Amino acid sequence: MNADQKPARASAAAEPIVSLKNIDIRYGNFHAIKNVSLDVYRGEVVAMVGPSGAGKSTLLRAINMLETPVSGTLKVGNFSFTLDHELSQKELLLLRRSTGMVFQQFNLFPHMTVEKNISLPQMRVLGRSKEEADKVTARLLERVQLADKAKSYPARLSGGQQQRIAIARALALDPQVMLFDEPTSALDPELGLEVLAVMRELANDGMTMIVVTHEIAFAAEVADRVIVMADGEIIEQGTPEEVIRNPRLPRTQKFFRAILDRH
Ligand SMILES: Nc1ncnc2c1ncn2[C@@H]1O[C@H](COP(=O)(O)OP(=O)(O)OP(=O)(O)O)[C@@H](O)[C@H]1O
Repeated sequence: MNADQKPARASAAAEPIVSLKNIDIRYGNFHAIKNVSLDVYRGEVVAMVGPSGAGKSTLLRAINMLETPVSGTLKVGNFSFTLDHELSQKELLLLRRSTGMVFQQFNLFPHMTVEKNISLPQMRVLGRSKEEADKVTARLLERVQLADKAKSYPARLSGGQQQRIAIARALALDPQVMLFDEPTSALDPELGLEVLAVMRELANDGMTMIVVTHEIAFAAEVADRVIVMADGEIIEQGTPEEVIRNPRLPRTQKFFRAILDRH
């Protein structure tokens, strides 16, 4: 990617837009996330990689409280929560409005047209009129190059198209940060490329993005920072150059070598 296409990365002195402090998640006796802290800055693209079961999805889902951390503090945009109490519905709504989530399985509403899938949440969550919402939807469908599918139902679309609609739906709520949980894992490689192209464009437009991915090429080309997780902890992080090309820890070296050997 052409480095000068991307807005300058926020300096370390700037306020993080997402800040996790001492996040701890347990499932019974199993310690899934161990006291993890992470700051993400406006316009930054962070790729989270690591072996299966490392806790990547769990940590990502903690950012919008789809997973409930046992303890820690969480800040997204202007909202800051100390997780020593159950969040109220109002707090959860504020948090979820600030984060756009894209899942591995696209989770579109099957009984609604593409247009309605994107417009309805805007009307329900943001209180936009149908006219306003449809205008935003039309703009976003252009952006993901699916304007001709507005009246189609999800089942008539390819997986790659459905995932691009899911991205448009998340963007429609004007999130401060986009969270992607292995967005191409359920897709054939060529359909995955369509989705990665849309994500690359979003990154170039300056969207703050946290992406759990097995697509090391995407992490290498698009991410500003690569985070390696293992056993519920961040074990190494840095630029793609540092982490992917010159990993410090033997464990990280082994992880990337295994991936490179597969290709
Ligand atoms: N609801 C749950 N109940 C019990 N254990 C869970 C639950 N959710 C996740 N885990 C466990 O927490 C660990 C981390 O899971 P997670 O899905 O975050 O890993 P991951 O790094 O995203 O893996 P993958 O790359 O395979 O998706 C795993 O051992 C998983 O089995």
